[in-house]
Amino acid sequence: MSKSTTELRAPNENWLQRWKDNNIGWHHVEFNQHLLNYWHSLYLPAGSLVLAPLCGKSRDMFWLAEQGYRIRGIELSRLAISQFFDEHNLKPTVEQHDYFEQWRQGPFELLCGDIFDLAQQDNSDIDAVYDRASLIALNPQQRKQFARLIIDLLPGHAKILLVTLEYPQDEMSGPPYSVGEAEIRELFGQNFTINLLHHLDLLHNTDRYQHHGVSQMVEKIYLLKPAGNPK
Ligand SMILES: C[S@@+](CC[C@H](N)C(=O)[O-])C[C@H]1O[C@@H](n2cnc3c(N)ncnc32)[C@H](O)[C@@H]1O
Repeated sequence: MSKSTTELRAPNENWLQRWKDNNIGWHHVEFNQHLLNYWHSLYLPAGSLVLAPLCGKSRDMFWLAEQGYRIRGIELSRLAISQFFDEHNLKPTVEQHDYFEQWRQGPFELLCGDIFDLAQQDNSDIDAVYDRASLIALNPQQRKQFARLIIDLLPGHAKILLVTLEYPQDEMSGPPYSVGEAEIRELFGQNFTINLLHHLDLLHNTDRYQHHGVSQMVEKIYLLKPAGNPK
């Protein structure tokens, strides 16, 4: 493995350890309110396939399935995936493929492995991406690689609903990282039109970041629509 690859993959161990320690403060039992409020702006027909990168055991996948969508989730931690199926009383089949272990049941296909190996398989069937706490979970170098991967693998019609956080990065170390609008435009702007749908001041409207010592914490929800430019 080259040095740069080693550096890129080092954070994986930390995530796996967080799952072992059940240190998963990002996981919410409630469905994400922004998903409920804004998913309709994608105008995605039921039956479409939604990619949930870095999916954890997000309950939002269950909500999407309830709306009639099929889900392809990618997650490093086998523990997270098995907990997702257990907690919804689902009995998946598990098959080992080249790069991923594939857990399937009904509308759910959860791939256990590294998102950066996703380029190794065909993903031309994806219709949309739901990114909550995925881009912002990655360090700056990984974010560039992640954006390139998503741009390359999505078919021309696919849209993205993206939930980010913005805060003064010097006041807290990530993850979650602060990812501002300028960076979103830099990462995706050539291939997508970027619409800010909503922003929410989390410090004054929730008690989630009161004790992190940050002076600002804003959640932003974007809709990314294909711009039709060549990749
Ligand atoms: C902050 S959590 C967010 C999970 C989920 N999106 C949610 O909203 O609950 C990030 C997740 O990404 C997973 N992860 C981190 N790096 C990954 C990678 N390179 N490939 C696949 N999964 C990864 C972690 O194990 C963790 O479950």
